[in-house]
Amino acid sequence: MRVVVAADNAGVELKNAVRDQLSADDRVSEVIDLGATSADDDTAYPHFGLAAAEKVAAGEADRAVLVCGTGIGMAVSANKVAGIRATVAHDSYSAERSVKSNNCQIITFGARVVGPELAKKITTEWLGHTFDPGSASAAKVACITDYEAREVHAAS
Ligand SMILES: O=C[C@H](O)[C@H](O)COP(=O)(O)O
Repeated sequence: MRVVVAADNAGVELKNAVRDQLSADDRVSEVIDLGATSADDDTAYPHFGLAAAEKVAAGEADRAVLVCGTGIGMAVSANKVAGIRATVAHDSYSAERSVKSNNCQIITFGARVVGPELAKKITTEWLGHTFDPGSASAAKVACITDYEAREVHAAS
């Protein structure tokens, strides 16, 4: 699995902790760090969130973990990219259901909300969850993707 990580200056430290753990995980073939590299970088969170989501949408990565102060801005930004389903997930159950119910490719954390040990534990568990396209949840997710396909088509 190829995983993108990115953060704004509020999330860079937590992003680095998650990145280092992902790099040591045998299930992860590649970790793509889009920055920020330093808390001195004041590039706004949407730039990182959109770039990471575009990588996933383009098939250049399978999943992403994004970090900002709350996780909210990263989730809102990533969800603007066609084909992306992203959510804040500060607890184990939500992270699991984001994959199994919603087929989310991206989870986000708020560095001002969750500590590094919990974020790393959630990330490790999250890697092990997969969406079942034969599950009852699939038709529900299809409502979202069908709507999106119609909107993208109408706009072109
Ligand atoms: O959702 C946004 C993030 O929490 C960001 O790190 C901080 O944004 P703000 O400076 O606009 O509060």
